[in-house]
Amino acid sequence: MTSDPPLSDAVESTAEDIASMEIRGAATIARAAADAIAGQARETADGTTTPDEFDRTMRRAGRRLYDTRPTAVSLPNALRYTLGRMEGDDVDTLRDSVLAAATAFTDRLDRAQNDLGRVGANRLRDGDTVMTHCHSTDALSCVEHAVDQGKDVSAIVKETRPRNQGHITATQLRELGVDVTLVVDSAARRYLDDADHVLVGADSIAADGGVVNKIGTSGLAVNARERGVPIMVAAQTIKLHPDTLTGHTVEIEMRDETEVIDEDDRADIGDITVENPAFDVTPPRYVDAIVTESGQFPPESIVTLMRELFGESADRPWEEPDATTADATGPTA
Ligand SMILES: O=C(COP(=O)(O)O)[C@H](O)[C@H](O)COP(=O)(O)O
Repeated sequence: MTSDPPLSDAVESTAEDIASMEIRGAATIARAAADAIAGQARETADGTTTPDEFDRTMRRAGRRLYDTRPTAVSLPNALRYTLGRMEGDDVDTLRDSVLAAATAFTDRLDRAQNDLGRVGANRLRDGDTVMTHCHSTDALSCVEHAVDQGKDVSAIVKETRPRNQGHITATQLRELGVDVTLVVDSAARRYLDDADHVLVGADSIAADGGVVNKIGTSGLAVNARERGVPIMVAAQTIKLHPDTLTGHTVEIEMRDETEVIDEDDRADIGDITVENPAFDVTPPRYVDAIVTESGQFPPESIVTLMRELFGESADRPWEEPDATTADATGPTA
């Protein structure tokens, strides 16, 4: 039996960069995955490949990307869009269908982020202060549109340990001319009195309206509710998790403990357990609005949009055609 040919550099390097978080954030991961699938399609259609081999290689590329990080559903949704539109009887037609789908997908990403930004900006008033957590391009789009509308917006930016994505948010908000106050995560409750909105993104949204986002989002939302500060989630519809329509839960990624404590410090402390969950689930009752490119929704009604977009179940085109339905279950917060 001959072994499978290596996957393209585009797929291998993208998969490594997603796993190591060189490429991170749900929308950015989705775009990189679609580009990598296009790169694989170009490389595989080299004139010697049969249609069956092309199909098999593309699915293998999808699996390689799928296996990198489990929580952001934008990644499998990017694979659904690009591989799900692969069609044709010859290799050139198959390749062209994948390339067209990858281009359409990335165009949709740009449009969706722009459209949801306009919706989110309508919730922000002149003089408002937002509190952010992690780094979300969807959330930043809302601020950018508000600034473009001439509104003066300030931000309290949570650092977001252990990876400090708050530093990226602070940099990009400064580029927009927004006044930024950076705070450590544990100071959030103290500064909520100065905030008019909590504004976060999402990695996945479940059918019940639960929002899966960077670890610490749920605690922030509970504190914000107690303080009466509305919680707005900016999330384009590729963040809707279709497997949750059929009762599956969203797997929460556990990352390496060295992100939390270096090996020397850990050795000094002695025998301890270190846990490093990357995401948590904010129950829908703590979310005031989910802002998408199709308008804003109370979390409880997001399921209607999810059914419209995905039907009752979602394909898994990165799997072998005869594979039985794999599960998307795993530990949930
Ligand atoms: O939780 C994170 C990123 O986590 P990580 O840094 O672990 O990838 C972001 O809030 C969402 O992915 C949304 O981002 P966007 O709006 O850009 O899709």
